[in-house]
Amino acid sequence: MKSSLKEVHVSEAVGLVLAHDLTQVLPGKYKGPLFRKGHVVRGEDIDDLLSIGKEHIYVMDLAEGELHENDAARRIAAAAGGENLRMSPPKEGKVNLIAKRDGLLKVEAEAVHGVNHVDQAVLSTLKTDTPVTEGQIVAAARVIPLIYPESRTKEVEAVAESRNKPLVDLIPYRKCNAGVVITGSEVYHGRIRDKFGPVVREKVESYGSTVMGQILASDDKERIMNGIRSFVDQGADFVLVTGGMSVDPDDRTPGAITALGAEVVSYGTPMLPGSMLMVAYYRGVPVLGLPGCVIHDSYTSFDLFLPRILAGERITREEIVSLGYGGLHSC
Ligand SMILES: Nc1nc2c(c(=O)[nH]1)N[C@H]1C(S)=C(S)[C@@H](COP(=O)(O)OP(=O)(O)OC[C@H]3O[C@@H](n4cnc5c(N)ncnc54)[C@H](O)[C@@H]3O)O[C@H]1N2
Ligand code: MOO
Repeated sequence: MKSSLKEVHVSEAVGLVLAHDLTQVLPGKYKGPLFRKGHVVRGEDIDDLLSIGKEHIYVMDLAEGELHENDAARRIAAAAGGENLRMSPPKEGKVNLIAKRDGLLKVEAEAVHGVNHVDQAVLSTLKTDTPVTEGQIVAAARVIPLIYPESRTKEVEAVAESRNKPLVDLIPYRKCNAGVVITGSEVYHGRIRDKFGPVVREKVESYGSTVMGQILASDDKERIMNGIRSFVDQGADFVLVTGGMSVDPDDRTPGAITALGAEVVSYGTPMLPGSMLMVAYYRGVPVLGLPGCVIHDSYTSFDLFLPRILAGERITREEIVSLGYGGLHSC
């Protein structure tokens, strides 16, 4: 059998079955299906069909080896998505992949390019390492024509199968305990009130983790070292050390982290704000030196690294180096 796609004038369409969703756009108010695939056209629908510019509808018979756009989109989404994502029902030929829980999104960019190389297949995703929340749409699949050759859907599936991991998935966050060392003699001696602690606590807790304790340290290398050491001894999953990250003689944080013998991945991150941030590992535990900008800038390099650490990923020098390209957010 050969597929047939017959055009029928709406005035003769009463009783016929719609072959695909028909979209209405009311600027600023609504964009979505006015009628869904499978709807049986009634006499009273004709004016509505004409009002969205449909003088004809399709009546469709699929041949062997052909897929309706909805089924092709479902197959692409199923091939791409991992176990922590679910599929939406098709709407206007599009199937979304939706986060089942909060986590760090992982996207195999090269494989996504591979899917989009298949003629008229579309897989559109958020960028890898985006923190996502339960219910968030992280990717969408569709095909361009209404009838799509199954052979091309199989090409997409072959791209996905050639990888040993899903093209799109998320890593759920661990429940971590964070130690916080607030540096700065002005805070330690009570000259000003601590503003750093509440900011980092809110960020840590927003991912479902806990601040196990917060201590104040004057601008003294030994005190800062003791603070970090004691949190690691108590089993902290990571330690945040705030302030004292720049070039003044009283900025002791990088020196303290280094003097502990921590492995310093980088002092300096080519992203603004957050360029003075330090990433280190002390006895395998991540230690971040957070610059003053984290107090007042809502998005800094800290917001990039925190979800990575909570997902259990190790931050490498190569990644940090690559953050400069596109890393100018504000300064
Ligand atoms: N000459 C240079 N100046 C600065 C540089 C530089 O490279 N050369 N870098 C700038 C960047 S970027 C940043 S970010 C800040 C980083 O500063 P620090 O991490 O050293 O921050 P502090 O000097 O400790 O404090 C800055 C400011 O914030 C107040 N502060 C610090 N901690 C607290 C706290 N817990 N609660 C309330 N307020 C706090 C502190 O009193 C200072 O007023 O350096 C730029 N400058
Ligand atoms: O560490 Mo700073 O943020 O670049 O202002």
